[in-house]
Amino acid sequence: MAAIDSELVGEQQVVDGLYGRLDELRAQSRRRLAAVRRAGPSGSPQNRSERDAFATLYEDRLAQLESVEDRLAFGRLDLRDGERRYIGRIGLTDEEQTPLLTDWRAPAAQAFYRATAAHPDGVVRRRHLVTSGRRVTGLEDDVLDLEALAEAGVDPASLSGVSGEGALLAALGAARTGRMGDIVATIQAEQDAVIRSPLTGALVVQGGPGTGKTAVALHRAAYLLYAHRRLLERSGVLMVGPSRTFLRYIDQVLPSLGETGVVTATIADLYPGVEARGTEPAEVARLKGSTVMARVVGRAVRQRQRVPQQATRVRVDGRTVVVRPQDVAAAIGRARRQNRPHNQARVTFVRDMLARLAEQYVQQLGWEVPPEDRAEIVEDLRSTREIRIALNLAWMPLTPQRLLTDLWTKPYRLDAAAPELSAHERALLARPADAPWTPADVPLLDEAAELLGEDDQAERAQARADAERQAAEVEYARQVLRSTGAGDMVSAETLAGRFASSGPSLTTAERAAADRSWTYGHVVVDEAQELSAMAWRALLRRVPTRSLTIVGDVAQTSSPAGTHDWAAMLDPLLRGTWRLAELTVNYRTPAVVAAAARRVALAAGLPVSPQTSARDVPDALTCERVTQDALAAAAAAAADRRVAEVRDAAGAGRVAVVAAADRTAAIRAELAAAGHTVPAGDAVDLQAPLVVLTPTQAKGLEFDVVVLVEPAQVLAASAGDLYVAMTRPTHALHVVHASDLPAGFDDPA
Ligand SMILES: Nc1ncnc2c1ncn2[C@@H]1O[C@H](COP(=O)(O)OP(=O)(O)OP(=O)(O)O)[C@@H](O)[C@H]1O
Repeated sequence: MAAIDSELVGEQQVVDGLYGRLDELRAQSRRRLAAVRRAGPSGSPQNRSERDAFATLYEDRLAQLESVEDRLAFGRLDLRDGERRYIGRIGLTDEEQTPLLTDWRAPAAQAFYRATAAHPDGVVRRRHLVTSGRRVTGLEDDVLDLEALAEAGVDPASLSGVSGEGALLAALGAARTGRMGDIVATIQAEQDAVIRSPLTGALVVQGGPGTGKTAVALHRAAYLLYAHRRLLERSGVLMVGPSRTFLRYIDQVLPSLGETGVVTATIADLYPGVEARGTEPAEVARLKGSTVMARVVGRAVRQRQRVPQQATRVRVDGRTVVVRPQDVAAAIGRARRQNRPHNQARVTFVRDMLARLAEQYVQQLGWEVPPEDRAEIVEDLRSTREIRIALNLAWMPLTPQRLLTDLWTKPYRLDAAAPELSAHERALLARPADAPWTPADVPLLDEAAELLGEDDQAERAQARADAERQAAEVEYARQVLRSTGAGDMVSAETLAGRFASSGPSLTTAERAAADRSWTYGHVVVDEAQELSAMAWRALLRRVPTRSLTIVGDVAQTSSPAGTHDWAAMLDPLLRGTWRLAELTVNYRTPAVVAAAARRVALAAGLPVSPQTSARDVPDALTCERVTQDALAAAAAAAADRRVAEVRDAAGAGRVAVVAAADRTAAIRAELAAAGHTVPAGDAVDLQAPLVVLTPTQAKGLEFDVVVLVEPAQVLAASAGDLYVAMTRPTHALHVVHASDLPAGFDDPA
């Protein structure tokens, strides 16, 4: 006992030292920031932008140092050669650059997650430090090499616990707060292998509910940013999630790992400037998500390049020029052979046609026309209204929005563009001109944007000028870094990026999010089973290197355009270049609930992944049968009781009622009558102790207790939805039902 106490005291001293160093670094950044700010707004524009850049740099560094307060250090490795290595959220060194704390992502920390007694990897003992605030409250040791430990003269009485299980179980059993937390102190070996998998290529991570796919995806993003900082800081990392609510749920994880530069988005947000807030029936979304739409959009574009049936005669300055079908056909042919997007190829088409018309005009003059006069004639023809109309009819400049609106609102256009769809399917796609865009429209807009392109001549000239200026600025930033010694904090390119913007300085993330054609260095997709084939096409355009982390569970698919089979979806897109990893341990759901969910999913024919549960909780599954009329009231009453049960003194503890969409209003009304404030609409407040959700809204989230209403009805809409709903709780699933429970619910044993 005494030995353990003295170990605790020893660790407390180390931890105090680490926090002391952290405080020093914070104070240093604050002083530098204050000094830069004191310099005031005077000076040349160059001086000003340099000051702004440094201010942003110190602000970022300070924010990073502030964000790692909680569990700064959480582990220690005792190595065979006698070295003791502390593992933490970030790396720290003292003033002489001697390492004090090793970043969890560094190669030197890997053994903390991977070493086992069978493969100790030079580790004699692994120690988990349990902390509360800055106080060390507990220790747990894994002895990996008993002999070496004895040789090193370690007193066995100083060993506490037998493995790291306590830290993991404490993390798993903690009340939920409505925000996802990091798992950096307890990453398990199979998860670590995924997190540190190489950057290149597409990695698909399949795993049942609660196996840590989201956690692993986020930690992998942080790891890749650490291991490939120079590359990824400039090109950016995109994280795609299923809903804005989900993105809010995870938005504190990366900052707590010291990373703020990741762009997060849903597929519906991918097209800058379009807010896809409309809804539509599942079968319409399914149709819009299928690959046939790529052909339809492609054809729709080509059909806006059209040879007129008749010639158009136009009078210009007393002469007549004729827009002849055969000339248009020839000009279209030449422009198409360039294989450029529609709006860019149109420039060629128009130039060609104007040259032909100018030739007709010159012929009628009957004298030699010098080249500069010919150019003037071309400009005259270009600005003649009838000619503009005739050329537009043959080759219309188009925006993606215009093209798609025409397809959805003009049946003759859709009929022509989509002969492979049935009349019923084409009717499904029709909508009024003022209907809002839906999430399934976004990949189609993106497809159209790709085929249409922009008339980008001015933009390209600007880009050339920008590139030259950027090169000069990077050189300047290098000089600045050399003279200030800040090179360990930032690369010259990043600093130059900050110097360059004269307005409010934009980070890579902000620039990337605003630019449709931005290509990212890496893309992480969560709940990837929900993406349609068209959504994948849009996403892959943003990552030409195909460096992707794709996580999901093909048994949890609820989108009708999503997939139940990775190979079927990804082979055509990634041509067999993707690799698969599986996660097999469920860290969320109590074993008895997980087993029931699994039986129901199997009975419904879902491709369920095998998994074991990390823990069980007594009385985790309750089923309550009531009459149809009493469903809403019974669900509300159960939720009311459960909220009181799970709420802890610190305000943690979350309950969700999950029910089909047509029931949520009645349940909310019952809860309101019982005095709960339950916001309606799509804006789910994850901070609230009690929320009412549809299964789709619950996707990816977790709660202490889930009250599931009428599972048979949820199943009838989608088996994947029921599987999702049943696997959200960390403590208990309380089922309220009037109809019979779906097959597999009751344990046959
Ligand atoms: N190694 C770990 N240590 C502590 N907690 C963990 C660990 N792995 C996973 N968890 C916890 O388990 C829960 C489930 O993780 P996560 O949400 O990432 O699972 P998932 O596979 O994405 O689930 P789903 O498919 O159901 O959305 C989270 O609370 C997460 O923090």
